Amino acid sequence: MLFSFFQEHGMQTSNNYKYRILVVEDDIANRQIVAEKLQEDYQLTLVDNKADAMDALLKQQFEIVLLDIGLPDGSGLDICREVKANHDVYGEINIVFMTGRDKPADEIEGIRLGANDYISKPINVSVLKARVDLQAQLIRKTELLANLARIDGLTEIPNRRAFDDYLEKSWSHARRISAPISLAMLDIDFFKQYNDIYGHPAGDECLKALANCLRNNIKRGADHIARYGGEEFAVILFDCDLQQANTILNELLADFANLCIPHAGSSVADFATFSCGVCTLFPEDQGTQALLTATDKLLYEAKSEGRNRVKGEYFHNIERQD
Ligand SMILES: Nc1nc2c(ncn2[C@@H]2O[C@H](COP(=O)(O)OP(=O)(O)OP(=O)(O)O)[C@@H](O)[C@H]2O)c(=O)[nH]1
Repeated sequence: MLFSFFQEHGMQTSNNYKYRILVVEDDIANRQIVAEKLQEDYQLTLVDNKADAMDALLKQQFEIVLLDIGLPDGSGLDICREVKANHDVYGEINIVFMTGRDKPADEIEGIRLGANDYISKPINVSVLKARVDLQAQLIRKTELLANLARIDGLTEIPNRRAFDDYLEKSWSHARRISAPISLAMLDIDFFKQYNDIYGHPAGDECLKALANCLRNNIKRGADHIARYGGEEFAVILFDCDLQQANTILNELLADFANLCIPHAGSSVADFATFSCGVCTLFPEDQGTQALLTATDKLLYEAKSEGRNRVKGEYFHNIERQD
């Protein structure tokens, strides 16, 4: 289940994914034997100097760099220093030095700069392959843990931590291309009474049912769903105006109602329902917090106006009312 979720969201947890390796080596014979040994299991980019290596690192994403130290136009140590000091630019990259400098002091310097491994020349390609495979395994495990930290354990949809990240990224993207985003907050109605009547495990099942509805209804790659906390869920609809958002969320409301989950403690229906606030805006200088506050206000209004409904508004209209 979780693996299919990761795949749906483009996360690289699959064992079939071939990691991208940048090989920086000026000796043509070494480059060739490394390429021959690794090309079946990895996506390789080969360069023979520092300038091309820096260019490739800026333009493409790599998971591993195999790095010679003595390059015609500079030192591999400088490349390592630059990459490790600027994760935001280059991403998380595992660096393996493969070099003729085999004195302990050289190795210590490489490791201190943040290198993940250090292989001395002459290269034994089988040892090199085993060590690169080990790096790949470590990266896979780290990715799996990072992905798990972003998933809600009960519903197996993204959690609040993932949501905060999605919202910032969606906001910046929408701002760049002048597109609207709609943020929705959903909250199950009279959920305290539901737990009191049917018990906490049944409450958990009800939360899972709503999460499934969200998974089935919100499928566009640029949209995001999350369990925001407790019985509250959030949806980010990217490049989506208020009318479209209202349509999508009312369909979701109907789909959840169609599950007919009995709710004797609700005074608005015989079955479980939710209330939803949705706010649409073209991101400018307002900031994501203002959008969250406005959406929360709409959710509160949906509750106070009778629950089991979607209450939507453009952000600028809410600002005017305040
Ligand atoms: N079963 C279960 N219940 C939870 C979970 N997280 C939060 N809750 C419950 O959700 C309920 C939320 O209750 P309230 O905030 O009073 O809201 P409500 O009863 O839904 O009332 P309205 O929102 O006004 O319709 C609380 O009783 C929490 O215990 C969970 O993971 N599982």
